[in-house]
Amino acid sequence: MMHLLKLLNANHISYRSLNLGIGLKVLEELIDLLPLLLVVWLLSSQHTMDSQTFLVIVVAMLFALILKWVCAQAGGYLNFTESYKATNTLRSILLDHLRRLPLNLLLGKRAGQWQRLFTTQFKQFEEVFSHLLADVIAHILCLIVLVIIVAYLAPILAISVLAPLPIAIALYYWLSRYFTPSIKEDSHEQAQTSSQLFEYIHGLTTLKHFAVTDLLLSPLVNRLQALRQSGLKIEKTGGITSQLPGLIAQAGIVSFLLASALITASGELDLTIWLMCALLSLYMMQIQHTLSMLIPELAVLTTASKALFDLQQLPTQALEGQHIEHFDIQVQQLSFCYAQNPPTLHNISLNIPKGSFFAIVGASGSGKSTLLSLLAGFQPSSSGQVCIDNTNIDDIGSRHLYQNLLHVDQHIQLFSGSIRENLLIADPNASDSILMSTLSKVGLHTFIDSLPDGLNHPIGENGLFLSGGEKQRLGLARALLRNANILLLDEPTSALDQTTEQHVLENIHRSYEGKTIVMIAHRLNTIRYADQIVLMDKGQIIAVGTHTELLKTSPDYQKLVNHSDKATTL
Ligand SMILES: Nc1ncnc2c1ncn2[C@@H]1O[C@H](COP(=O)(O)OP(=O)(O)OP(=O)(O)O)[C@@H](O)[C@H]1O
Repeated sequence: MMHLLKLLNANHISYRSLNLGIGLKVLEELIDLLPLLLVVWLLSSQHTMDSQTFLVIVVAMLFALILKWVCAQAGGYLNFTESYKATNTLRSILLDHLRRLPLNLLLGKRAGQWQRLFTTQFKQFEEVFSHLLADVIAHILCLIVLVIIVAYLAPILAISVLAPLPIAIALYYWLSRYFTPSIKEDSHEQAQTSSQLFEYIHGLTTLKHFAVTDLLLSPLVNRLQALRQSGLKIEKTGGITSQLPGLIAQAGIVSFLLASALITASGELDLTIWLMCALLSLYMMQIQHTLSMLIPELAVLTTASKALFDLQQLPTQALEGQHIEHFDIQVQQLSFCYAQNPPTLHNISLNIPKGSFFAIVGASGSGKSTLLSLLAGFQPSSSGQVCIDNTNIDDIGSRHLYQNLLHVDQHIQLFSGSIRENLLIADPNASDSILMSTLSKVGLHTFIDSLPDGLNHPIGENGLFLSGGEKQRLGLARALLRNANILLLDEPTSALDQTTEQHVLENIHRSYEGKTIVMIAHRLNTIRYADQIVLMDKGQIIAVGTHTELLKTSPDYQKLVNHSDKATTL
């Protein structure tokens, strides 16, 4: 509950209307007590029952029924609409928060965990307000009203009926020590299962090609088994946590009878009062039973609030920050480790002047992509810093940063929609003629011309209907349209044939004349004319120079060139 309130307060979500909804729900439950209270009143006043009294009762009951219906409708409406509104507001805030997360935190969770967070756990957050919270509060208040009436009629009987309640509450808290971890375990299992299911479905094509479809199936079946176990555990611990305290609380009726026997023995018990207290106590038992079911359910649903709260506590990159005007990059004694792994980058220092073309080369696994992702500000460094225009990259607001810096890698992310829609991400105002001339720079114009719907052609989820090369060229066309001040390219032409690659890269260099380009390349012929080539090995820079300089001074570079030339000839 603490996290739920913190979440609402931190996001300035008003719960005034929710309170009104809860108030109406309480009124609805209190009206349910009316027949009982009426009987108690009749008994206590020893009113003579005639047809006129019955008529008054009928009218009162009818009025109560109408009031109950109004409260149920208005309360339900307020609770539903307000909880949906609060959930929507929170979802938008957290989605906005998501885009500010550094990439390492974003990728730190698997797809299924994000999916569960934004669907199931949001639904649970919503249900707390739309159903459960109002029910719990209404039942607790009804219980308090009944206790007050019994205490007024016969204080000792009120104490006796409530006597087992502290034991029931203490037991509930003790059992929660087992129940709460099982809720978390089940939630974790559910998220892991969704992630594994995603991976299984996405990987099925590859597995079919290798005729090993059972490879991911058995871990998935094991995961489902674990999910079943955690489901059973939550049922078991949840069942005990709700039933045992509920049962103990209901022993209140036994202590009530015991106290009645003791009082009767001293001859002080009025039968009418006893009858009224017994009626009210029976109703109290029923309420306690309902509460014993609702409270553990509330505990399950409120764990979602903790997950949402934890998401909001993750550190974000500021959207707005310092403005930069010059687009030179300074890397100062930069080191980086992935989680608990040994360092991937060690003590890297590099100056990339504005308007220069730098290439990064090196053996596979030497840390080139990691370095580029740090230059793009996708993850914070472990030590040292990346600066642009002498401003730490973390201090440049991400909006301003990504208006000026573009990172393109070989895995182009496309969205289901048309070619035009995918291109307009880079420049929403680009006209069709600009789009077509950009597409011609990546050699896609003839392909688009051949399509019956041209730029409106749908490309499927993540470019499913396009070839690998077409996807890459569409991604590069977006880069050309964007014309950012700093362009970071991580093997952006790996799926292109050499002629297309040369054509595309020439156009990129022409369009990005005077802009800063840093490019990772395996085919060295694409970077021979770079202003500086940075050679990396095992997370360190081992040589920097032009192609001609490195050929003379770096045996490692010579080796790399020989390998690359052989590969190109082949
Ligand atoms: N997300 C990650 N978590 C943990 N380790 C990673 C992660 N990404 C990369 N690594 C490790 O960091 C090291 C450097 O990887 P990186 O991708 O930067 O190398 P690279 O030089 O770009 O390789 P390639 O030329 O094959 O793309 C590798 O040993 C890799 O296994």
